Amino acid sequence: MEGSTWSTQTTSGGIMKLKFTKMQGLGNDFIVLDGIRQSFSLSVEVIRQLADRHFGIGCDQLLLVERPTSPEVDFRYRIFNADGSEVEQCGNGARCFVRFVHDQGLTDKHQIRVETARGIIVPRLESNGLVTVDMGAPVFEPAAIPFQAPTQSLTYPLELNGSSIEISAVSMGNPHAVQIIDDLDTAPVAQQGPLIEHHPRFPNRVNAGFMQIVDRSHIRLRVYERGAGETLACGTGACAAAVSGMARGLLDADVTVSTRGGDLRIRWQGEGHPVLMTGPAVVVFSGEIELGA
Ligand SMILES: N[C@H](CCC[C@H](N)C(=O)O)C(=O)O
Repeated sequence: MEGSTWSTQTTSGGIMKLKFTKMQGLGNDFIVLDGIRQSFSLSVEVIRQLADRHFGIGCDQLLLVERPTSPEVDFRYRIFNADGSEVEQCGNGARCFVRFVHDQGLTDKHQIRVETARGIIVPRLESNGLVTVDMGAPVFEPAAIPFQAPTQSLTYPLELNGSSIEISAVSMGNPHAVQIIDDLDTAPVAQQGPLIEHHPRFPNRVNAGFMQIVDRSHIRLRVYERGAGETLACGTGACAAAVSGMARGLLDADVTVSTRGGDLRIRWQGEGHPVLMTGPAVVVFSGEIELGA
């Protein structure tokens, strides 16, 4: 694992003990690990074992809390999908991150600056118990997503199994391909999701969003996530879907995104402005797990 190297904290029998907190944001669920006050070694295999819903704790993503690498930020935030892949951003996880570090006494701030693989985000605990995150500005430049396209466009044809679908491509730090669907309940998420995730025009793979526009301030969304499959909610996916609809003139600047796990509020003032995402962050339970070293 590049970046932090942790000494392995094992008992005499080579067993690694790991304290964790299980959290969820609209049913998108996480194992949160304090990498500041405990030291441990992680590998792709260990992450997959922890994420396994039968042999491990179970999660869509594993979130790591680390010391910041510069004085301008409060924490470093690393994210791993259930398949063990490290990724750039996780929106539902960002809300859980700030709840965790505050509840654990790692900070007494209600608003923190958090460094991720793709820039700084700013989560804030609201007085109403929800969390708002400044997710930074979306990126539509194909090369930065990355997405192979001759020029930048609001939409692109994407060849899929002999037919063609229309997508928007946008990065929230992580890559998203969003298509508009007439009826989300019959959307071919299971069939198309894996094909889009592994499409060769997305060299780093991609999260596949399926968006139904209810009206100019309300969409319904399902996301087949890169490295995790369909989740009950995807925070960066909600940001990506909303801003792609706003950029196309189909949505207003303040949108409710209804996911299978519940609602998010997404606000965006347009090009160059950050996306604001508001939603819940819930602790499910805490525990300790013993892993063979
Ligand atoms: N599967 C995503 C990471 C988690 C994003 C999602 N859980 C969120 O809330 O944004 C990816 O590979 O880019």
